Amino acid sequence: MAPADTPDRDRLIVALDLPDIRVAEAMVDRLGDSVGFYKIGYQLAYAGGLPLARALVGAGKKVFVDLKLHDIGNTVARGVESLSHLGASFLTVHAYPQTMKAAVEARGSSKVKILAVTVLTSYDDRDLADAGYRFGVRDLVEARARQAQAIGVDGLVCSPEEAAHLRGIVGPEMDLVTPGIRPAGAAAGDQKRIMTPAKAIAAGASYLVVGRPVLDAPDPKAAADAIVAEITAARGS
Ligand SMILES: O=c1ccn([C@@H]2O[C@H](COP(=O)(O)O)[C@@H](O)[C@H]2O)c(=O)[nH]1
Repeated sequence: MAPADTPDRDRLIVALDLPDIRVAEAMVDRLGDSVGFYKIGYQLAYAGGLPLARALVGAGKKVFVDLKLHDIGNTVARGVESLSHLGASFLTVHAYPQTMKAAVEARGSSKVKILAVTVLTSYDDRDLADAGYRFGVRDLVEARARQAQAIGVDGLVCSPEEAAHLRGIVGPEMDLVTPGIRPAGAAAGDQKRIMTPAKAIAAGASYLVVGRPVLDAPDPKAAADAIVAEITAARGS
């Protein structure tokens, strides 16, 4: 669970889905004190962006390494060991039992929290059927959340649409980290299970992950400030 004294600013995680470190650093400079938590995913990590994780941690920011690991257990474990030296707060794996067990064991005493990605927020029931699953989104998210909790995973990545239901299942301890956040009027893009920041927090999300609605805004700092203001209003703080 996010500590109760987590500043609202640190409940917004801005996805640095940008082409290289230079562009990402410029965005971090532009966002300044408005943002305290950043996510590094495929685009930046595969463009040599992982060292930026250390730099951001050194500068007092929190970092979420979103590499969604999924491989044989030994490879996942070795990957988690390597990534745990970055100083990140969160690291993702896909919510498959072998993968989650390997990651939790390999994390050891490092401070990085392992988050299990339940069902990608760009998927709906039809996408799951196309991929060969016999469960719809709600049932698969629930089954994976139960498995993740039993294995000792620290938190879940889910859509805010599932947050209230999952809170009732996993209780208050696990972090619920929700992408699929769209301020009112923002384009959904490829996201299928979306909610506004205020509704996501009211539903029980611990952290909101936002990429394009901030990165593509004419004024990214103002967009981030508006999301944090929604978080504050929804939390009544
Ligand atoms: O289920 C998931 C898991 C991860 N993501 C990541 O979050 C951001 C969302 O970006 P937007 O531009 O706000 O859509 C992105 O980095 C995804 O890789 C997700 O969307 N859904």
